Amino acid sequence: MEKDARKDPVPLSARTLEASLRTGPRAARTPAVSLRTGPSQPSMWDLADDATLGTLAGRVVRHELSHGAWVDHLPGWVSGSDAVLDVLLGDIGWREDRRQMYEREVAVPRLLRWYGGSETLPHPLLTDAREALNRYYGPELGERFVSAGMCLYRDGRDSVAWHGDRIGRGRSADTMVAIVSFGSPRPLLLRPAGGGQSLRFPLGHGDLVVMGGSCQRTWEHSIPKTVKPVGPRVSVQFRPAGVA
Ligand SMILES: O=C(O)CCC(=O)C(=O)O
Ligand SMILES: [Fe+2]
Repeated sequence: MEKDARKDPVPLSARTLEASLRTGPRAARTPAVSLRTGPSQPSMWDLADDATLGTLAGRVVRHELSHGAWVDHLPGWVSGSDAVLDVLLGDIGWREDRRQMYEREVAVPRLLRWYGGSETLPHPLLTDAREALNRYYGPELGERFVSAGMCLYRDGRDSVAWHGDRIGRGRSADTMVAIVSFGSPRPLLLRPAGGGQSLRFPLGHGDLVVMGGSCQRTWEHSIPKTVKPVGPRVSVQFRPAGVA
């Protein structure tokens, strides 16, 4: 998977990020998005920030897959997601990873930002989301979600290839990866490891999906590229310590 071949990530300034979202070769298919480039100023937008979480109990639907893998899905878990997306599309330290592909070093087609457990998340709703996930899944998971890995898919050309999250304990033990999606809808595809018929979970603005059981070992997931004119999407992935 892409993560195995990571080079040192290249930090992006707000100006570069804005340019990569609004101008350059991607512009033809990328709707303009507004980016906060300076320090946060209180604004009407902030006053209107009423992002809230719905309840999980009784609303999350579990899909049992083969080999002890499962996927939980709750569309519309977050309401008022625009305020969260606005922050996530700002200058939060997005980086471009590079990886070796045969003779060439190429940019990984999405931007990344990793928050360890001790770093404050960029929007309080995300801290609340991790807490709510810990309350709901704690008894089954037996540990806490700690890190928040974030991916920014700038447009339909950004993607992630088939992989399992198998760096660390996901390689050998059951675990969970909880994803909250913001921005343009993109489908998360899942297929049995090594190939097979794929399942499709549409991930829209404010939706929750949780991959659990043996999912990272016995199944693979991907976000395919699309030629449809889609805007940016940010995926926030909560994982326990030692899972990546
Ligand atoms: O974009 C997503 O929701 C999935 C990202 C993913 O699978 C990963 O970063 O490991
Ligand atoms: Fe993944």
